[in-house]
Amino acid sequence: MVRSVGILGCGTIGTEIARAIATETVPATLSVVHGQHPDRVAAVQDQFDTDSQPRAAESISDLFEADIVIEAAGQDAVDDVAIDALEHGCECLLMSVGALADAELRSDVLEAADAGSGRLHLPSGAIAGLDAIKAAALTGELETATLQTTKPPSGLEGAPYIDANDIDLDAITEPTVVFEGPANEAASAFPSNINVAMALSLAGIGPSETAVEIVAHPDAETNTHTISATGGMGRIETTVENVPSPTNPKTSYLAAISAIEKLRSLSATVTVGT
Ligand SMILES: NC(=O)C1=CN([C@@H]2O[C@H](COP(=O)(O)OP(=O)(O)OC[C@H]3O[C@@H](n4cnc5c(N)ncnc54)[C@H](OP(=O)(O)O)[C@@H]3O)[C@@H](O)[C@H]2O)C=CC1
Ligand SMILES: O=C([O-])CC(=O)C(=O)O
Repeated sequence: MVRSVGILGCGTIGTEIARAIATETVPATLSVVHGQHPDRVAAVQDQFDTDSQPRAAESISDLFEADIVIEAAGQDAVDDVAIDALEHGCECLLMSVGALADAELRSDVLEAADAGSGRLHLPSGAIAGLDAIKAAALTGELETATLQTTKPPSGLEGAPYIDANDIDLDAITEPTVVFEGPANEAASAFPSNINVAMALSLAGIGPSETAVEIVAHPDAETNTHTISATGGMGRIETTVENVPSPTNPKTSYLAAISAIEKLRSLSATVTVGT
């Protein structure tokens, strides 16, 4: 059955997901989109033939007519969409996983997923290795998990932690650790940069036990994420050197295609990997 999709956020990731639907990379229809700028909404609509263009939603609640609601708008939007979508029985795919660093919101969203007929999907996004992390965590084998993220200084611009600590990104001339701490602090300190830390936490040993280090590297051309984990299963280490998206260098291209693959897998009859 071809299912309908609603997208919240017509930026880099939302537009890429829409393109995957328009080009039939994913067997779904895009029925409705919601964005803040009419021109970005129109750019998403224009990827489709006139007779199959998604409707521009007037409010977030219009998205709940779709079978699957995708948030690609930012952490602030998660509270506005996730619980209501799940309570309407929609499947809900969140890109801004870091919003779940807020323990109360996390508990409410997980409760809504448990209580309703909808399911919650948190894709791997810009990191690799959550298949192994999940397997190790399930059996209680996983003991430590850390994420080291390296981005060009420009990829960290505007992060609340950078501004609050008066870190001058332009003055960085060598690789510099700008943040060290648990994933739940990292997610709100860098809301547009380190959502992946919350995905790692929720697959693994939890947000306060997952250690995060963020490095600003003046010569970096990629957004690099290294997961290191140890436990009774052995040692896991994965590194992804991500190509930044041309339209938003904070966001790695892999994040968008990870969501697209997750969307495809929702209607797949065969799945490969954990
Ligand atoms: N899990 C992962 O691996 C990753 C997750 N992310 C998360 O995904 C989010 C989206 O990434 P990306 O597409 O690159 O970001 P962009 O900034 O390119 O796009 C976000 C879009 O959402 C719009 N928007 C923001 N708030 C709302 C709202 N309340 N209602 C409707 N539209 C809204 C913005 O509009 P406007 O421009 O007008 O503000 C913008 O067009 C990021 O903010 C981040 O939280 C990002 C990268 C990796
Ligand atoms: O795209 C990336 O490299 C990771 C990212 O921005 C995030 O997790 O928010």
